[in-house]
Formats: sequence, structure tokens, C-alpha cells
Amino acid sequence: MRRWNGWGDESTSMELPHSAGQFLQTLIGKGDCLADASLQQVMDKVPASRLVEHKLISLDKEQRVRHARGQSLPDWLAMRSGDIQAFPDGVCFPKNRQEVKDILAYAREHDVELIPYGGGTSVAGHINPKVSQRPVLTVDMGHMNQLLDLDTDSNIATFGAGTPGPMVEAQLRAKGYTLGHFPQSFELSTIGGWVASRSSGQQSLRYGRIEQMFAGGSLETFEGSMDVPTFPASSAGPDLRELLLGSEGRFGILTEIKVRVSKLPECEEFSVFFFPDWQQAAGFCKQVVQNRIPLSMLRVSNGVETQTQLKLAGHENGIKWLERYLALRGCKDGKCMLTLGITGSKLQLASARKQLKKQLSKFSGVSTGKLLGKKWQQNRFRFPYLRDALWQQGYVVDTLETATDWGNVDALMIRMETALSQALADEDENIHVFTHLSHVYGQGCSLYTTYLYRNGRDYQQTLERWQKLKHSASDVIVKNGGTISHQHGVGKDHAPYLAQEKGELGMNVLASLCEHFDPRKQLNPGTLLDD
Ligand SMILES: Cc1cc2nc3c(=O)[nH]c(=O)nc-3n(C[C@H](O)[C@H](O)[C@H](O)COP(=O)(O)OP(=O)(O)OC[C@H]3O[C@@H](n4cnc5c(N)ncnc54)[C@H](O)[C@@H]3O)c2cc1C
Repeated sequence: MRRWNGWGDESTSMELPHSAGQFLQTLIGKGDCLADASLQQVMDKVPASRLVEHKLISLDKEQRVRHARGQSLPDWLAMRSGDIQAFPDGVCFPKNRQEVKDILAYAREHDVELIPYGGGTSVAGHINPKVSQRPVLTVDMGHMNQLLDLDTDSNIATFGAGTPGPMVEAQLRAKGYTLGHFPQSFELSTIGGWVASRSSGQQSLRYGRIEQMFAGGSLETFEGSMDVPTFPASSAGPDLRELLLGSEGRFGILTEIKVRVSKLPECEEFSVFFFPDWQQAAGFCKQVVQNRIPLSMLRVSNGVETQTQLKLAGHENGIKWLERYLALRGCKDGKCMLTLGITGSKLQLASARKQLKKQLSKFSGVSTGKLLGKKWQQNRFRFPYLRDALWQQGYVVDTLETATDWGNVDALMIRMETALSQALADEDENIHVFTHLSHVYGQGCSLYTTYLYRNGRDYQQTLERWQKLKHSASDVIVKNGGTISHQHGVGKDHAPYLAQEKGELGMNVLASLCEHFDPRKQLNPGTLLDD
């Protein structure tokens, strides 16, 4: 069963190794865990629904609690404290396109706000109802979860928009295909959510971001249905796929998604390398991607993230031996860890390895064999479970991400980390901050920064700390050549920063698109645009 107030399935959890707990205590002090509200306590706070009854709508209180918040840090604090400001008045689970149309007609007739909901894994407040005069209905797409068609001539698969990651891959793999989209939220996020929030998966280097995979699909709107056909390419004016990508539920409800899929690769391997410092590791990445060496994933942790990852690995003795070996090979304090994936035929793997070897020696990279890569592969979707383990020790963890050109990567990373490190200086609180670079492009890459801090004395203070941290880093991002989001989308949390990136005319274009599809502002108000 899915956790109602945290990440993932109740049967899965992760422990914080003793050494990692001690490490954090030294850096930011001892944490104190805050008490959690129970599901029953929160259900008792759910007000009576304002919705007119409809056969597709559930008014069940537990469903309304479970759909009230996503997975951002403020969402986490709201669920843990039980202080959830607004609940949807009901939840519906349409099973087909006609039922989605019925819901839109109902919403228009009764002046209801709709929140399209995929897996609810948003980390930017996308699916949270706002306090509103009008009733709010969450439209959970989870029952539209089937592979509807697989065109093996053109390698196009059609899915119901609510299909979650594991069902996308299982249904394709049964036929010898893969989509290759693996965000860390893979376990719960859906194909419609990926399109609506412009997601990027761990192996984007081979398979592309969702925008490269998304070939077309269907959107139901208040103004009618929009079917975007699939073409291998087209010069017929602006591409309407771009309207759906990143639409964040503001224009309508995606019902069917057509994606470009690939035959399952013959082989795939992940390996871990170390470099003496950040300059060498990031330089290696840039070189490899600009030389188009066919890899499926590249991820480089900076010195602090590398040190933290090694602590989090547990196995103190094994890590000690590894560090001794690395020191002998020139990777001492400040060393950086790189995780790399190669996917393809045996021949492609052999060729990639050969090209890599040359670059590795140029940048003083040290191989550690296959074991660490295998471990990464086994745990690739488990790391989010650590948030709970940290919470139990009184620590809060959150992440921020952006993308920028290669010439700006180092400067932006330093500015973001500095802003975060100093954000709670007035409270004398230390922040543990680290970054990795991933999703590499010829032009630049994404920067993914994690920060840990101690709970405040209560939930309110913990939230206020987050607000200071989030604002200071977001401000630095938009003023220093970064995008407000490379992969998490805008939602409500990033909406105040969007104008800086899009400009006045750009914001007006977005507002008029919303107005066109949704003149009465009934679709996910407050998300994407701060209206
Ligand atoms: C632990 C964790 C790890 C993550 N890792 C990644 C990562 O590696 N890469 C990445 O890109 N993101 C990541 N995310 C963010 C999040 O998973 C993505 O934004 C994901 O694409 C959201 O999908 P979802 O189905 O959960 O959508 P939801 O969160 O339910 O919704 C997101 C937005 O899409 C809209 N939407 C959803 N379905 C539809 C539909 N059918 N029609 C119209 N609008 C719709 C919603 O209205 C909302 O605005 C992570 C999140 C968590 C919690």
C-alpha cells in the first residue's frame, strides 16, 4: 500500500547507516524528530464536500486526504503535521476518454475546479488544491493505465495517460520494447505526468527527454478535443506537441500519449569511476558528450556529494579500503565520483568502452570495476526512501535543480551552494549542501543540488527555514543564467520565478493560451502561472 504521508510503498524502507548519522551530526548538529499526525486525525479535519454528486466522483475522506498533496518538502511537512490547508472536495477515476469528457461537462455545468492528477509525485506543488470559493475535483488518471497500441513498423506506442512507469516498461518489455524513461520517481509517476511536466529520465543521454519521446496524443479541453498526430518530422508551422509538453494541467486533460519506443537493448552496464577533482570530472563529461561517445547516462558528484555518498553506503570497512586504493591512484580529498551507463549492442558497448578509456586517462579517471555500478543500478529507485530515514533522525532533505551552459556550470553551482549554505546564518544553523551534474548536453548540463538541515522547534519553523532556503537558491538560479527547472516543472512553487525566464511577452502568451482553453480558470489554477 502506498504511504499516505511520505514516499513510496509501506513495505519498503531504507536505513540511515550509523556512520552517516554521525557524519551529519558533526556537520549540522543533532536533529530532533517532530511528531507525526495519524491518517485518522487528518481525515477528521476534512470538511464536508461542496460537490454535487456524480456517479464518477468519490467523496471518500481518505481519498481526499491522499490526493491533497504531492511530494515537495512543504507537502511532506503538511502531511506529517496534518496541517493541510485545502483538500479536494472529491476525486474521480475516469476509465476512458468519454468519462473525461463527462467530467469536463460536469465541471463546466457546476463551476468546479479540476486538478488533473497522474502519480502525484510533483515536487513543486503542481497538484495541491488552493483554498477556493469553488469546489475542487481531482481527476486521478490512474485507471487509464494500458498500452493501447504498439505500431512495430514505426516504433510508436500509445498509452492511457495514467500509466505509471513500471506498467509502461512491463507492457513494452513483454513485446521486446522499451521507452527508456526512468525518472527517479519511476515507481509512481505516470506517462501523462511526464509529458505535462516535461520530465527527464536517468538515461536521457541515450533515449532523450520526454519531449524527444513524445510523438503526439489527445487532450480533452473545455473547448473540445485536440488530437496531435504523429509525424517523424514536420515543417508545418509551430509544433502543437509543444503546447502539451509542460502544460501542467492548465489546458486540458491528456488522455492518450503516443511515444517513440526502441527495441530492448542487447546489453547495458553501469560503472563507477573516480576523478581527483571536480575540474577533471566535469571536463571529462563535457568531452565525452561533445565527442558523442554513445553513453546512456553520466552523473558526476562534486566533492561533498561524493563524500556524503560514501558515508551513506554504510560498509565502513569496504569504503576504507576503496579510499586507500583511490588515494594511491591520486584521488584523495575532493575526489569526485562519476556514474556512467552504456546501453546498446555488444559491438556498441565495446566501441564506447574503447573511446572512454582514452578520455579517462586524459582526465586521470580511475575505474572501480563493475560492483559499485551494479549497486547503483539495484538501488536507483530506492534513494527517495532515505527522506523518511533522515526525518526519523530530525533532519530534513530537499533538492533543487536547474540547467545552464557549460561556461556557467561552475559559477552557478558555487552561487547556489553559497546561497543555501548562508540562508539560515541568522539562526546559526548549518546546512549540508552538495551537487551533482547529470543530463549532459553538448551545450551544457543540469545541476542537481541536495540540501539537508535540522528540523525547527516545530513544523512552522521547519517550513519557514525551507522558504528561506528555497527562495535564496531560486533567486540565484534565475538571476545567474539557470532555468528555474530542468525537470521538475513549474507547479506553484516555481511560478513566482517564471517571469524572469520567459519575459513579459512570453508570460502574456502563456496567459492567453490558458484563457483560450479555460476562460473561467477552472483547470489547475495557480499552477504554472501565478494567477
Ligand atoms: C522522489 C522523486 C524523484 C523524482 N525524480 C524525477 C526525475 O528523475 N526526473 C523528473 O523529471 N522528475 C522527477 N521527479 C518529479 C516528478 O516525478 C515528475 O515531475 C513527474 O513527471 C510527475 O509525474 P506524475 O505522474 O506524478 O504527475 P503529477 O505529479 O500527478 O502531476 C504533475 C503535473 O502534471 C499534470 N498532469 C498529470 N497528469 C496529467 C494528465 N493526464 N493530463 C493533464 N495534466 C496532467 C498535473 O496537473 C500537474 O500539473 C521526482 C519526484 C520525486 C518525488
